[in-house]
Amino acid sequence: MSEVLKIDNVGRFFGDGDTRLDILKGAEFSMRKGEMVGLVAPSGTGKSTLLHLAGLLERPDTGNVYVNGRDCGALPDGERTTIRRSEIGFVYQFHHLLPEFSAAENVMMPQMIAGLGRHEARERAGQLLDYMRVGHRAEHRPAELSGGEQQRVAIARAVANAPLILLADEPTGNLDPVTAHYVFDALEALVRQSGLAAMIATHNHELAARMDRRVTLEEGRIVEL
Ligand SMILES: Nc1ncnc2c1ncn2[C@@H]1O[C@H](COP(=O)(O)OP(=O)(O)OP(=O)(O)O)[C@@H](O)[C@H]1O
Repeated sequence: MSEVLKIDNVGRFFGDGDTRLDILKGAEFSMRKGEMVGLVAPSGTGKSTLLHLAGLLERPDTGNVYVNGRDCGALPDGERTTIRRSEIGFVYQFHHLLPEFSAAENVMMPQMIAGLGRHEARERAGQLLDYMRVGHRAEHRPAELSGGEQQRVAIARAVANAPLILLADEPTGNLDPVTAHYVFDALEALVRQSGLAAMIATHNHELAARMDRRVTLEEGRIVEL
């Protein structure tokens, strides 16, 4: 299995002087294709910060982030954006779907931005929505969907461009326990079937137990549980 994400001696701090907060200090982590890793750590320890660094949304203050073997630290913003769009999918606690577009259009959008034609994008959107068992809602707008359905559409959108890495920040945090399990089942099946590598921040220990590995954050370091 090949390494798709590597966090190498990464440091990230906010503020300076007396108010400086060292959120990550010499953090080390790597993830291989097909791996599902649970990120379980108390609030405020840096889970979102780590996901933003891994997803090339922020740059570390020290150290390097490698995506599929490529050192992304030295790259200009434009190249980082290209890698992010093609190799990385994000799912957030709140779905962030575009309200004025249908579920299908939300899943088509990233594909069309990547250059795919409307017809192909619609076909893949249909397949992904079917796979997430929300195909019957393809023409509905987000506001017409339940929370669990919205989150399944958001997951379909995150993987629309067949990324290597899926980063999820509390993807089921906003759902009741039964719906959370249902959404997680679909997410897990998708990860297993596609060979994606997924890092999923969650406070739900039961869901974390179903992943291949669990890590936490301790004093700015990433520690295996
Ligand atoms: N841009 C910023 N400027 C200053 N401080 C920040 C910034 N971003 C994050 N922090 C601080 O860094 C710490 C880690 O934040 P982060 O959002 O990564 O935590 P988290 O583990 O995801 O928390 P939660 O589970 O509550 O979402 C917090 O103390 C936060 O206030």
